[in-house]
Amino acid sequence: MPTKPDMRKAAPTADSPAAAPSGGPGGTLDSNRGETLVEVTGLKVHFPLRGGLFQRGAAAVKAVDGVSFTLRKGEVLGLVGESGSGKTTLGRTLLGLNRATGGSIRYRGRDLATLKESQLRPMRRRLQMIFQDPHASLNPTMDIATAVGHPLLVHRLVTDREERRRKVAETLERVGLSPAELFMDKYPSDLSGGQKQRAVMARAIIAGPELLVADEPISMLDMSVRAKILQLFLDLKNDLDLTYVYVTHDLASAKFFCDRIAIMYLGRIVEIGTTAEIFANPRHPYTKALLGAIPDPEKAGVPRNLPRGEVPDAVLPPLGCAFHPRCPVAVASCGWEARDLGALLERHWLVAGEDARVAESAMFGRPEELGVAGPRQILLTPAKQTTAAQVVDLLRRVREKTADDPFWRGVTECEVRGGKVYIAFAEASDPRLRVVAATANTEAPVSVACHLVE
Ligand SMILES: Nc1ncnc2c1ncn2[C@@H]1O[C@H](COP(=O)(O)OP(=O)(O)OP(=O)(O)O)[C@@H](O)[C@H]1O
Repeated sequence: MPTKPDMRKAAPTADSPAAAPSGGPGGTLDSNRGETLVEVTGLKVHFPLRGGLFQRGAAAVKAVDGVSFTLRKGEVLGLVGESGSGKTTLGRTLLGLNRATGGSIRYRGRDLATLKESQLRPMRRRLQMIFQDPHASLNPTMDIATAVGHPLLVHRLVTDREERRRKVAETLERVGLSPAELFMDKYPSDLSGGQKQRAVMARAIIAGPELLVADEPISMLDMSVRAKILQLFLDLKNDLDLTYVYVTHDLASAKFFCDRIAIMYLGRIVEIGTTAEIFANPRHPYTKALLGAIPDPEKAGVPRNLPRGEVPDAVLPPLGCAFHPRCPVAVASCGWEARDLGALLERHWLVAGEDARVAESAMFGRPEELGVAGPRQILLTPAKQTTAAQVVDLLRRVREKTADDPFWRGVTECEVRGGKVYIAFAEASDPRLRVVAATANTEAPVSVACHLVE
């Protein structure tokens, strides 16, 4: 986000008498206090893995894994997180574009998670999605008037071509493609990226939606038009009484656009609260890491505070808190397990060098034992020419060199037992999202899933 969007509020119009006073940047959080549009409870979306090179039985990608939140009418809720955190899948599932594996999505008294496609179809007019790539969203062989007017035909909202063209023209004007006559007969390839996204927005609003999920809607646009498109979204929200879910990995744009932000990690919400609270007082270590990684144009070249490592595999998420392997402040109960020891040794060998890696890794008779997930006690097999005491001694030396690594907080025992290396880990628990008591905004309290936040 190069510039802060102009946050002028659109004037109230005949069809939106309640254009609202300021709440967050979206401007409506306070004005719609208590009015719930969507209630999501325990939502899961798992994609089964079938066959392939590595047979994994009944394994599944846990793209969304037990998510609960309330979406208030008129608000902009941001879903923020790194790639693979489940933002897109959650956004799509809210609109019935992905099927839920479990949980519920209450919208206007119905559970979208259980409706059949035929029951969802008439509701789609009210539930729209804006995708990242406006070019791919528009059929290159369809002129703009036909593309934008298509939902009117699908939902039988007009009786003749003239009425359709008139509505399309009105809508194009509304999204800033003005004069509309200049754009009606053009094709997507005639339009700039920003104009294409305006046309996509026109198609999304023409049938009178209530909820829009916008998935990275500005990330493929030129920097110069991003703020203008977000401002258009806000103006339309106020004019048409819309509610948005904004999917992004870009906290800077979320800061300007969203009333509330949900920080997602590996299929779960780890923190949710008003945009002001999330930025002023981030509580979850992952939120802090993401905020620390926002590029500062004034400090080019200064290394960003990114969490170490990558987002783990959503097929077999880490035990306990899924963020613990990357967390700089993790504690004993965060879920340490054998594969964390494997990762620690890899980090140690990166520093110690190739000779140390070759010599020390050869001391483990079954390296696969360092990749195991789950058990609280493990037995490691020493290699043939190595004794268990030598491996324990190696681990003691590694521990001295990596004493600050949170991993060691989770190791309660490391000793020789029956010719093997016995390691016990602290009891693990999975931190659940819970309300943090002391926040200024009692209407939209902050909730955090972290053992360190009581
Ligand atoms: N149709 C699918 N089949 C199998 N796995 C999927 C499918 N869609 C998404 N996934 C997986 O689900 C997880 C979450 O993906 P998702 O796209 O929702 O994350 P995201 O946070 O939106 O990431 P990005 O920012 O890269 O879009 C990923 O591991 C992804 O590979």
